[in-house]
Amino acid sequence: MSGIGEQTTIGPRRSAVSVLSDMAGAPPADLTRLLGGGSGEPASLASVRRFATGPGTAALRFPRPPAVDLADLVPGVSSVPGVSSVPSGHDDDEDDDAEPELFCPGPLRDDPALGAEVDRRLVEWAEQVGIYPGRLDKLARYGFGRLIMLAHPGTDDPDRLLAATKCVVAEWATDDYFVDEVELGADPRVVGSRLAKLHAVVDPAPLTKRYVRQLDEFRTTEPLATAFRTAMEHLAQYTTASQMGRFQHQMSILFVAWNQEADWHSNGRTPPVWEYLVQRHLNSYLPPMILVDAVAGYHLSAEEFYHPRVRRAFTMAGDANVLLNDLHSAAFESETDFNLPRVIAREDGCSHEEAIRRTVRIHNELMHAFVAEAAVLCAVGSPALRRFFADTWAWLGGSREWHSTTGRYQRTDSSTSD
Ligand SMILES: CC(C)=CCC/C(C)=C(\C)COP(=O)(O)OP(=O)(O)O
Repeated sequence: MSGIGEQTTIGPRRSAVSVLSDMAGAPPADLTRLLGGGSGEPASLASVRRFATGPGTAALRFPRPPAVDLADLVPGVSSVPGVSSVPSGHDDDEDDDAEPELFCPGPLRDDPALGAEVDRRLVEWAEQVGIYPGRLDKLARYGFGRLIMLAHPGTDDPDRLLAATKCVVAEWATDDYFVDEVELGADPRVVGSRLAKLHAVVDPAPLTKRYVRQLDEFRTTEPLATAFRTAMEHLAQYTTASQMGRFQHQMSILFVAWNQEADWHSNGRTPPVWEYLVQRHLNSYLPPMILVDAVAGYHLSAEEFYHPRVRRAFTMAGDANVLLNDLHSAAFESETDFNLPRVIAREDGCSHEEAIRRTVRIHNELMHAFVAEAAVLCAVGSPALRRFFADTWAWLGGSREWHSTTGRYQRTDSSTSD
């Protein structure tokens, strides 16, 4: 196992597929093992020092244990002496000759039968609400229930997993039918108005008497609206008000990102890399990841969840993991779709293979920064916060496994991901 920040140079350059499937250098799936100290002091303090070196965390220095309370951490600026709260700004071109390994764990739990049961119930629900019409076989092959089983090892209750799966599938279906897939009806010219109406379902709009009937009709006749409404009703059985509120907030952010993407399509514009990264930050894996505590059956307080340092760390994990999605799906997306390797190749004028390497490095920088920040925050936060970061890490590992096995990103004889 390579430690955080290590980059291994191995033989001839590998394809994206082999970089993604090579688990030899993967860190442990259990965050507490990764952060574990062993020198007699609290593990998290030892790990804070351990993770104070290496690419992505080079600016971290801990002259003494960070005897601080989470409440004392200044938003955006580290109050731990010598700790930068900003990623190191590692230059992509620095190690052009090094072959980067993907710094991401594997799954903490894989229970295929449980995943299959969630998928069975999911397809039943999808048929009832009317999403993926005529494509339920494909929906089953995508294995979104398996994704959620892999990503939430904290529970083996199929109903809890199903609630989260319905939400992620409502998101994916919106992405497919409203944003990405022209042959499924996506049209950038109407993305804004379609999403705005959907948003009025995700965060219910209380219209006045004269107009409420029309919104109600949309809520019950538009399959994506029905999907979100019923998914969130199910989710509400397992969330506190603040957990549901943060989910709705994250959905609003996702809707902003989808509008930005439609703007690029409408205007025939490929964004510069930094703008693409801003979009992928808004269009990250946070909507499903934000449920890790709710699905596992505990509650991270709003005070800790919304602390800017916690939000920043959690966000880096969600941003990194969606770049993993780009690495897997790039080969299955239409020529007009956007993904980080494609945007990098265009801006830097490099080969696709080099763009893959640069994408892996950006992914790794975010992951290293996440681990370094999680180590600090675990040392000063509550047990629930430590659990939340461990569950976030487990989510990343489950997601890695799903991406490399789902039918959505596997080429069969005659098909792509459609
Ligand atoms: C569907 C979902 C989990 C919403 C948040 C982020 C998101 C839209 C994705 C991860 C899907 O991204 P993308 O459109 O690149 O996915 P595909 O490659 O089309 O599966």
